[in-house]
Amino acid sequence: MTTIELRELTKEYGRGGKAVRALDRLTVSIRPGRVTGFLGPNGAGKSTTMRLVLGLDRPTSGAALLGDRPCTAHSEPLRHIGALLDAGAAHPGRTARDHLRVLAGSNRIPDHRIDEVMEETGIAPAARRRVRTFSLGMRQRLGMAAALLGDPPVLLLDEPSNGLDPEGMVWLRKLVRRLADEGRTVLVSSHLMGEVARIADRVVVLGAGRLLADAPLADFLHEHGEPAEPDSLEAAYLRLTAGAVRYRTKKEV
Ligand SMILES: Nc1ncnc2c1ncn2[C@@H]1O[C@H](COP(=O)(O)OP(=O)(O)OP(=O)(O)O)[C@@H](O)[C@H]1O
Repeated sequence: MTTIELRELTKEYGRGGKAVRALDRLTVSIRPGRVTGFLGPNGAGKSTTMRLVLGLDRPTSGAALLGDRPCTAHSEPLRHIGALLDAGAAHPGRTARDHLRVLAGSNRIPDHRIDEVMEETGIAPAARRRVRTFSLGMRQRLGMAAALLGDPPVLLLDEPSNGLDPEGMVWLRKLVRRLADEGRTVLVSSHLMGEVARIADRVVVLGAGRLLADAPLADFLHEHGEPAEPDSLEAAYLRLTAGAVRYRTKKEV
């Protein structure tokens, strides 16, 4: 199975005085066989990290590797990494099945996988409907289906519970657990601390592009938790990130 290796990963957007350093020498390994919760305030750099791992963007310096190679070195990337980044990513005029068929075709994934992932994500009854008619939760499920299509050893899930109903949340928790138990590397970004506390074995926390913590969940709670709320991931997280929040109202300060 495959480890995600981030080495001194740095990303700047823009140039000169207006450059934004979204990631600042981020070094961390995300290992197989566990669910890693990827946390950080708005603008901390979580999505940027995922985009760099996927090769959708180039780092300013440093490296993001799958095992020992960048994602872009793989000719059929969906067999190596699956990602749920943006629920709006599917073409609205395509049917769900056609969306998956196009992805499968370009990665030499056999057609039977299309039916399997539609069953697994619960969207089989909507296979022939156009994506534009999908609710947000259905789009999320379709995004998960696309991520699972190539049976990849690595999964990057950006806010996967967005729009899911309570039944969907339970389904997602079980799915994420199973994927990790099968030995896959599962990185899940979320602002829902209650959900992360339920599914994550480990947490990686970013603040303003820098690594603030990388620890098993229990150790993180032990080290950063509030004495009055020792089991609260939210309390521990807020305490750790208080100095790294870039966007807040004056009243929140
Ligand atoms: N294409 C871009 N051009 C310019 N700046 C960008 C671009 N993408 C991201 N940024 C900036 O990089 C920083 C990190 O953004 P990123 O989206 O990675 O954060 P995030 O942790 O995913 O935030 P959120 O929790 O709000 O999704 C932010 O300051 C953001 O404004």
